[in-house]
Amino acid sequence: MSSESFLASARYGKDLVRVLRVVREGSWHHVVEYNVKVLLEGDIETSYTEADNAVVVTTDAMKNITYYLAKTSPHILSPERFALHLGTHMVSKYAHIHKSFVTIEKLRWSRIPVGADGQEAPHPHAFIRDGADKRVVDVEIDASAGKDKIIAKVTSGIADLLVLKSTGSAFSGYIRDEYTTLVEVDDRILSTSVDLTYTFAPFNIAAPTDAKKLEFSVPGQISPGSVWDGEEVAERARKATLDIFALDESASVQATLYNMAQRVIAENAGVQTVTYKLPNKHYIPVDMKYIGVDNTTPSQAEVFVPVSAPSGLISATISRK
Ligand SMILES: O=c1[nH]c(=O)c2[nH]c(=O)[nH]c2[nH]1
Repeated sequence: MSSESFLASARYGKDLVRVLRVVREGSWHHVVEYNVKVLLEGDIETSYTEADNAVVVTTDAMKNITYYLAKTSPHILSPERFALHLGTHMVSKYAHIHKSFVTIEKLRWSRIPVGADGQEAPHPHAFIRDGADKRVVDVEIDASAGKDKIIAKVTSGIADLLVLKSTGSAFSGYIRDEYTTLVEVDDRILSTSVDLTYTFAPFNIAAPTDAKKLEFSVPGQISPGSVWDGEEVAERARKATLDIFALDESASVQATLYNMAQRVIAENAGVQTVTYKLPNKHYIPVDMKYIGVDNTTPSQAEVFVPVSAPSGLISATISRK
């Protein structure tokens, strides 16, 4: 064996645990569909360096725990609180596990509006996938200072929110040099697939007091109705993103991104930082000059080629002062 190398870090677990949970309130049902990832860190080095499986909580068990808590946790309908429950359960159940990392993607299932036009009401148990965007929650549970001194970090956000506007976007005034071929425009198509994450301040959290009873105290910061309420923050952040995208007279993706992030910070007291990653998905007007047709003057551009690659990629993190 080489003495030139050492195990610098190790983390393992289960990815893509897919689960749909139904919660019945009489005939009024709630459904959530999650893709769950659970990763663990702790005194697990020897499983790598000495082939010692005695320290290994199987990834199969992690999957089973995910399903068990999906059945028993009172927090299942909130991805933030369910991730906190799962993560704290892992570090309190296993003495040698000091950190857990839970990522949950929540897929959209909205109630189908039924009834006569203008008098639709949400159906009690029929749902529609009304968007490909996902709510994404990342929870980091750190019990390395002790099982009674657990610190939680929560990051939430949105992925794959695809939007396009056919005007209200310009791009000019940029560096012009020997490499610049881009033509300045006062009107263009703007399209992006929004990747948004926002962080909450770290907080202390109590582990489930008895793993069998699955008791778990929801910290005030993320409980329903508080300024930290994950569901409400997510809805406001999605609305702010869509509003600003539609309404902003965009001077660039950078400037529009900044406007979006400022609004998310302003509307959500619990949010500390906001990060957007915005691909600039290009649509190029087809040049029809060869046949005597103007399709390239911005006001005349009507036929565009969607360009799948390359795209721009504009990102930034905006922090609360
Ligand atoms: O909004 C934009 N920002 C850029 O940095 C950029 N660069 C580019 O070629 N087009 C655009 N558009």
